[in-house]
Amino acid sequence: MNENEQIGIKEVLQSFRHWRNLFALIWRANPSYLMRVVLIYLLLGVTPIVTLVATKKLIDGVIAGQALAAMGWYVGILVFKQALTIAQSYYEGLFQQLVANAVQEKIIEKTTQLSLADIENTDVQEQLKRVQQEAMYRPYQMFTQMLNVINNVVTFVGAVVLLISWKWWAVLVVALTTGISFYTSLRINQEQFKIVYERAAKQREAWYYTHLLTFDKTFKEIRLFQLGEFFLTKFKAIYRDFYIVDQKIAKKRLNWSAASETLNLVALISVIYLAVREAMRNVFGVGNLYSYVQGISLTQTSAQSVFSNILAICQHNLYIEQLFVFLALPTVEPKLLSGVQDVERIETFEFRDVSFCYPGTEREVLHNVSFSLQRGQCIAIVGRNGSGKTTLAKLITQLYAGYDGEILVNGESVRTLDVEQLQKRIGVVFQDYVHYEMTLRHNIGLGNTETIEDDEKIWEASEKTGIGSFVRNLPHQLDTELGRWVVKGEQLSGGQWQRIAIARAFIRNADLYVLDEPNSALDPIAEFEMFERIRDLLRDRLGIYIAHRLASARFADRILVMDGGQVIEQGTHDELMALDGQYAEMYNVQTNLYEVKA
Ligand SMILES: Nc1ncnc2c1ncn2[C@@H]1O[C@H](COP(=O)(O)OP(=O)(O)OP(=O)(O)O)[C@@H](O)[C@H]1O
Repeated sequence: MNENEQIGIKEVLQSFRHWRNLFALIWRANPSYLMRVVLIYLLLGVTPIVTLVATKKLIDGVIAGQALAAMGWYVGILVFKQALTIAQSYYEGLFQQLVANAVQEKIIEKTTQLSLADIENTDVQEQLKRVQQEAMYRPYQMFTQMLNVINNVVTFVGAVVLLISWKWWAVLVVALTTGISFYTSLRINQEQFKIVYERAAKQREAWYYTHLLTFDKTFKEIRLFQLGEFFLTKFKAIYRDFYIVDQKIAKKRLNWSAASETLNLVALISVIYLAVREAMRNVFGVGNLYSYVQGISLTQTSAQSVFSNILAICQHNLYIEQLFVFLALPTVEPKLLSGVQDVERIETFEFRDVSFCYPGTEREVLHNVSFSLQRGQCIAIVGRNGSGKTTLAKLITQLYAGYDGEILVNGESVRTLDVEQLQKRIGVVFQDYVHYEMTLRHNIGLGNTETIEDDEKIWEASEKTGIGSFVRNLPHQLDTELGRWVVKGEQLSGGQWQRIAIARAFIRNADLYVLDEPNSALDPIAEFEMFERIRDLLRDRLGIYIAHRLASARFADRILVMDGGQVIEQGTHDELMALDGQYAEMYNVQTNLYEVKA
């Protein structure tokens, strides 16, 4: 919805445009429950009119002295209605849960199919946040609102049929006044939709303050800098502003609904007065008087209900729209985007004049980058902050497409290769590696799910990466739960998590390894040991190692120095020192720094 968009009849009708998608989603949750719920709603739609007729018969029966037979009908209908209500609460409770689960699954499934570019896109993040917040209940509510419309139309038609034999224009008067109140509600809702929509950014801001104030990772700094009050004040200000606007709208709604309800009431009382007068003149009996009075009120309440449910559907539509727009985002099917050629084993890897801009941006963060390596070789990439090292790692691991130039594996362009197969041959430790709040077995085993239950392999990976004795000392060894989310989870230090991430990369048994500062959290002894082991592990493989501490780049066969997205120097440590360029400058600064510190 944009700023000038109006919520009119057209938009009301458009609210139904997602009916098919919504129905398909709900149908898949459980077709049998769906049909039961629809049937119950339809039957509940008929019950008011059937009850009305039975009550009329009861009154007529009492007057005619044959109350018992009429009573039988009346009781039968009461029992039927009660049984329907019980069945409704049973099936709706379960079905609602199934639909919420199905929607959640769809959202998660969709998220896993998005590209990294989408996930890093703030618009997509915004959409995701909105659908996650609303997804649990909106689709089912919209569905029941639709059923309520049908249910009330059934009641309305029944009441109209009953009344038409008496006075057709009475029906018209009641329906017309209800229509007027619907229109006024529509105008107010139009304003409210706009407010809700424009609130998204402020709501996100409020959500962020909540996150800062309640998240364990931010707690230390917030407490120490005494920022709690500061953020809380900002949070409160947002909701205070929301409340002021809400209050204005609520007052407006109150005034308009008081006026339209008065109109409705006048129409209702006038028609009822007419019926009472005719009954007093013996135009019809008490039974008929009852059915007409009830019929008029049913016509009005069911028409009101139809309208209010349509309004609610419009409101839900705002969110449902977001859900289906999100679900319709282009899916990254690596197999469809990439080639089909299998990659059995990586022997050589090459970047040839690769340039890259992040999606939605114009600035080249990599410019004509070229390098190559073959099995048994390891290159180190160094450079200042923001020079493009991590971007390079993301391109090497095929997390982005859309670059210029060529990336070649065994001399073949990766565009012709099956990307999923290729990624299986790559092991990676990112700077922001994941702490899986699960058992240690999983934390290592997730590197290769095929052997996740194979303890021997997991022990082997632990030993090879030097964390064997650490694992043996844990209370439940491989079964030790790690992290804060799990009950009695073992708390680890940053360095311990990092060593586990390295073990996870190496259990993969890949050909090409990309290690983005795998030593950032390690103490000097652990770092030294880890390098010995990494060197060993990479002996017959291809290694790309991103380093900030230049001393650790020395073990590489070749060092690439990046600056402003370009490779500005290339060579061994000795060659680069002899060149006396940026590498030599950075190396000297770092060495001097440590010497001064020492
Ligand atoms: N997702 C992104 N979208 C747009 N621009 C990005 C994104 N990620 C990084 N950049 C930009 O790309 C440039 C290179 O960033 P990159 O993270 O590759 O640098 P780096 O050399 O790894 O830095 P550091 O040493 O600080 O880790 C930076 O200017 C950064 O602003």
